[in-house]
Amino acid sequence: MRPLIAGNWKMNGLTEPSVALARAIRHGLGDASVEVLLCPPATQLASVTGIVEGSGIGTGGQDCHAKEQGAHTGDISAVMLRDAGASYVILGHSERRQDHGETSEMVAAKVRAAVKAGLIPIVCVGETESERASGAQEAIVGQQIAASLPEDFDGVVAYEPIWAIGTGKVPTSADITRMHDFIRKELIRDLPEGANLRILYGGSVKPSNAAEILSLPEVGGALVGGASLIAEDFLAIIRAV
Ligand SMILES: O=C[C@H](O)COP(=O)(O)O
Repeated sequence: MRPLIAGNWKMNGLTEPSVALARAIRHGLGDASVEVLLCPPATQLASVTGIVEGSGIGTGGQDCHAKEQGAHTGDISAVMLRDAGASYVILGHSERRQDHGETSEMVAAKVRAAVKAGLIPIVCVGETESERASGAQEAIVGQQIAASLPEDFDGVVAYEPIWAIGTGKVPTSADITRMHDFIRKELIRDLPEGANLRILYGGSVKPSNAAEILSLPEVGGALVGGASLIAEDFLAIIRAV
């Protein structure tokens, strides 16, 4: 499987800068040997999808509701994301788990909705700084995987240590490898043969560290936050694969 480099724009992107960023990435990409995904805010999803159409670059949502439709003011369903052109959706990001009280059970319901709508879920897991300091990282990530993913999960998992997100701190290559191995072993026993499992790393991925992180055999790509908002940086990360 090709590595996946996904840009999570988070809550950034008015119309003009979003259009400019998507165009710059499209035009700067060339023949990428990796799969590239842009996850803009929902308000920009349809227009960014239109800009990258035909380029091989995909688009994704940053969250979805577990239901298809109904009286859920302010929410967006997986079907709506699909309708706006998305092929992926990020689920269970720590910013949603922490800021919106999302539990792994809620994430699991969203994963089911996403798959039903034809989207590939990118499910985020990761430990806090104190959980790592106490050596509990595998227990925490193991619990998140067990409760967030269905037994036959065949999508993407993103390992994002919470303490590495937007901080400039990055785990050592040995720690990333150990955790990715652990996640693969947790998942593999329930996966059908030939499953499309990819495990991404996320957390302060930059042009300066991308080559080292992405050269680790266990790492199937990256979920990039801040650096995905600067076209040259995001393109440099893609080229580092
Ligand atoms: O979804 C992306 C991650 O939260 C990483 O964000 P960051 O690259 O700004 O650390």
